Amino acid sequence: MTTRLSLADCGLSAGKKARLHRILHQHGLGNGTALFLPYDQGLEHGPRDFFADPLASDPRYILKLALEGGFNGIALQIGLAEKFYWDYAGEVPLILKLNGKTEIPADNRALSPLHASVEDAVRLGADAVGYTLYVGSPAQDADFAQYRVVRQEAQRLGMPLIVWAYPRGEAIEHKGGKDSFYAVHYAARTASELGADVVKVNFPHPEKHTDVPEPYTADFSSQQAIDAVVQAANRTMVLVSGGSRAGDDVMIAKAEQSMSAGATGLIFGRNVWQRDHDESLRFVDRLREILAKYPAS
Ligand SMILES: O=C(CO)COP(=O)(O)O
Repeated sequence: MTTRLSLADCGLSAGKKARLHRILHQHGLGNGTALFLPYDQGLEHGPRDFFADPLASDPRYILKLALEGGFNGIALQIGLAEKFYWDYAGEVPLILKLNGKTEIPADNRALSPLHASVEDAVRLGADAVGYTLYVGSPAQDADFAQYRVVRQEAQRLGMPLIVWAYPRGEAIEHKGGKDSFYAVHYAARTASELGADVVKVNFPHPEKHTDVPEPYTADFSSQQAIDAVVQAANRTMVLVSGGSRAGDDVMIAKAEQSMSAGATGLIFGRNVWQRDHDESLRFVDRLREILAKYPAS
């Protein structure tokens, strides 16, 4: 088992450290791990994600769920944060997503435009900001340039920066796809190279290795792949994303392997709220049991 990064390991400014301390040690289990509830799917995929449980289309329901489930934070886009966060301000930490896009255009030039600022995050009382970086997209140059401004502003204002590091684009499709070990490993390293404080990755799939560069063609287990992804992020904390709804046993195994690899936490959305309220909380309890086994110092 790998040791988890503690805040002292991450080279953070005082402001960033104070805010991450609030998230990791004053909310959730308070043991330095994190369970986040992401709620930007209404923009990224559209309202189709709420057919499974129509209650989940109401941001008030999701904020209440975040509080009841003892989450370390909730990720919201600016519109919902402005209108709904007020009732929960201070009770559930806010991660303000600064960019985002709909799924409607073909994503062969994926770039997620900015529509909120780090100053908006400060005004709303957020404890972190989120930025989606499309690693490998043909629009990567413009993305990196846009990201640089966010990183500098986050640095200036002492705001932790969480990078949603998503491999995208045709070149990635020809290298095992967006959740191949090659792509996820590279994305984690890219976020770390570009100064993310925390990186959110998809769980890597080593079995997807068609056309990937040489070392990735070998047989790796999923545990070896997630171990390598966490190591690639070095002093950047890692969060592992949930993805579309899957069976509970698959999700629990993913959570266990991620935490055992040294990830700081989990950011699971649809697998939490695409089901009935009590069932959601029961599933969250199982995730919390896993996090409890892997405290950070
Ligand atoms: O972080 C996420 C979306 O922003 C992950 O959400 P899902 O768990 O629904 O894939």
